[in-house]
Amino acid sequence: MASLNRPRAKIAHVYRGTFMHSTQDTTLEIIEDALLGVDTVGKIAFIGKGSEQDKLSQTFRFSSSNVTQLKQHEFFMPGMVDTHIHAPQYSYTGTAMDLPLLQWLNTYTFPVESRFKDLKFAHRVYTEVVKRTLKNGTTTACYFATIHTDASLLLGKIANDFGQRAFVGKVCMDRNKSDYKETTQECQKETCRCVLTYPLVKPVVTPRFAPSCTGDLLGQLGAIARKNNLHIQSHISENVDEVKLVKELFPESKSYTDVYHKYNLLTDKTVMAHGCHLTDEELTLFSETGASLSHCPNSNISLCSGLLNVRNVLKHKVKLGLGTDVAGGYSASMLDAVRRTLDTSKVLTIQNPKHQALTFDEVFRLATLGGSQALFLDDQTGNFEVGKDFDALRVNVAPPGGPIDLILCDKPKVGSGALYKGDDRNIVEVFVAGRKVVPFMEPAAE
Ligand SMILES: Nc1nc2[nH]cnc2c(=O)[nH]1
Ligand SMILES: [Zn+2]
Repeated sequence: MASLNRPRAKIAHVYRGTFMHSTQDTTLEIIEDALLGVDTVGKIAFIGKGSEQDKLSQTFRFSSSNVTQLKQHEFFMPGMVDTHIHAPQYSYTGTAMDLPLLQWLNTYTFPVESRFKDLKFAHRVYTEVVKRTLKNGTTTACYFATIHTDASLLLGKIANDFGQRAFVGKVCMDRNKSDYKETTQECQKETCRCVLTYPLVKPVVTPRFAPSCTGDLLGQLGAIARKNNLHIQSHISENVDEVKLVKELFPESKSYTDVYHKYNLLTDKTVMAHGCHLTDEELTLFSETGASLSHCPNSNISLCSGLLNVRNVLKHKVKLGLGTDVAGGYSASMLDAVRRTLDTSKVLTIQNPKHQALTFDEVFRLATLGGSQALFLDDQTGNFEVGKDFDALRVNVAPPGGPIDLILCDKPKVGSGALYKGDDRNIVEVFVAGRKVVPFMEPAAE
């Protein structure tokens, strides 16, 4: 049991039962009959043994009658971190899966994103995507919005009102065949206007990807991020035609990664989606700059983009989290991202038996602690270490009417069964920074 050596905030909640999480040293730690205390500012004040409840209640001054005991077949796990999701694209998820990336963007994505000038439409879609992801256990989401600043600010407000931890990126593009773009100057001015100062919701500088940005714009965005110490997100090496196009558009750069590096867009607060076709040399540059990757396996398969070799990324010591990449990916659930990550890794083993497939425990870590590391948030969230915010899912493996029939119940495997077979019916409560956000507290009407 550990506690922080600082004046203690009062204990607001204590939970007793099974806790599963990952640490730096252990891919999956299952702590049976644990006792975890959350203070009034939503931080984990202690985690100890249930058998030490009397001692802990004296040290931390809580009453035993205030302890919430988990039911049989319930456990707590850290909230999941979706490191890459397009909030506006939630509106057409699963309906446009028949084209490769560049055609898919022109045919489906840009026309739909253009509609987010309409704040009423934006409000409807953004409310649905925040609720859907929260219900499915996404306690932190790194969102792309659209080029529209007011709608992007609205997404930030909605995430804040529902209590989701989030990054929101006003998308920048000054190069496109259609009218869905801004001038370089507008991109710069509007990025500076997209200020979000909620406790849990922050802005992220968002060049869409190199093909839709001029070098001028990339340079200006790199400078804004550096000056204001902001996060950065974009896409990289998702599809071979895209990589070819970047070579044509930026002939002076050694590689796709080099384009972003040249404009100061690769930092330890950068997350780049995909990276399926990165070379080892490029991965080394990621590792040296501390930039991270978001692996979005559903999207990579759905758009026939490629298969990311996560084992090789990890071998290069590049931080990596998982993403749904809605609507390139057709599921907004991080449970789906976990399963597709495992499937993709096994496909690589089928193709090359020497490839060492990822284990369930490793992928559990990527969906939780890995995501928080990729977003430079691991001092705040990602597992149940003392001092971090309590971002957690209360999972019931077998709720009445749920999707799982418990037959052979081997306790240590219960968690993997729930993540493989479960859905939002199994996620009975969701907490962000100690506050219960699912079941929803509807925000006050305007
Ligand atoms: N999957 C995906 N890749 C992109 N590359 C540039 N924009 C996008 C997008 O919206 N989705
Ligand atoms: Zn994307």
